[in-house]
Amino acid sequence: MSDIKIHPSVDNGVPKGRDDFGGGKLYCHCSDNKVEVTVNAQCAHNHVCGCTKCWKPEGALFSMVAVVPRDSLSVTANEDKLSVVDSSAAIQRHACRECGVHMFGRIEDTNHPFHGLDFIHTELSREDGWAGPEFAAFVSSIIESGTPPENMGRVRSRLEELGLTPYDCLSPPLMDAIATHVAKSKGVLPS
Ligand SMILES: N[C@@H](CCC(=O)N[C@@H](CS)C(=O)NCC(=O)O)C(=O)O
Ligand SMILES: [Zn+2]
Ligand SMILES: [Zn+2]
Repeated sequence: MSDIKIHPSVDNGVPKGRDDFGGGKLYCHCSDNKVEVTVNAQCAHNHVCGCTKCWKPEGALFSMVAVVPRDSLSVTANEDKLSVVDSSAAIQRHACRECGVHMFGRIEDTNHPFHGLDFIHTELSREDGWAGPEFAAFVSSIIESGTPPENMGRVRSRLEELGLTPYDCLSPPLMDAIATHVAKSKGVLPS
């Protein structure tokens, strides 16, 4: 087993998820009065993210983050414990003030390419069946959290070994989707 800890949900093998899975509940890490979020949909575009903004469990180099339709997600318990981590960020990350776990991320800017999608961490659910991560995003950004640059070769090799192709932004299909949205909003492509 590799000594590089990418994320506890992938270090022993990347989960595949189930096609018939329709969502579940997410819980924060508090021992009582947990924040509960209910999601009535399977997730999409699950991936590991190395950026400094996404919530990572203790000891992990990467976050694991996926999207669900915004209208499939609701806070069903202890919503009063949530607050937005950085209100100037495109993704408003709603975190539990007591345990620090990010329960969901929401984009309020209606012109943003990913408006309508909420970001979730499926490891906060007791259910299995969530679609597993497909790639690794913002890999170089782990240096910004203190990973020595000389370790990056080994990190990228481990990601390849797990089948999580490393990219330094998002995956090419998602980067293409963002660029298409920009081109359509500028009128250089038909909408
Ligand atoms: N290198 C930066 C990258 C941050 C970044 O751009 N994160 C991506 C992936 S989550 C993003 O879309 N951020 C938007 C946001 O945080 O609102 C960092 O690590 O802080
Ligand atoms: Zn909590
Ligand atoms: Zn991120």
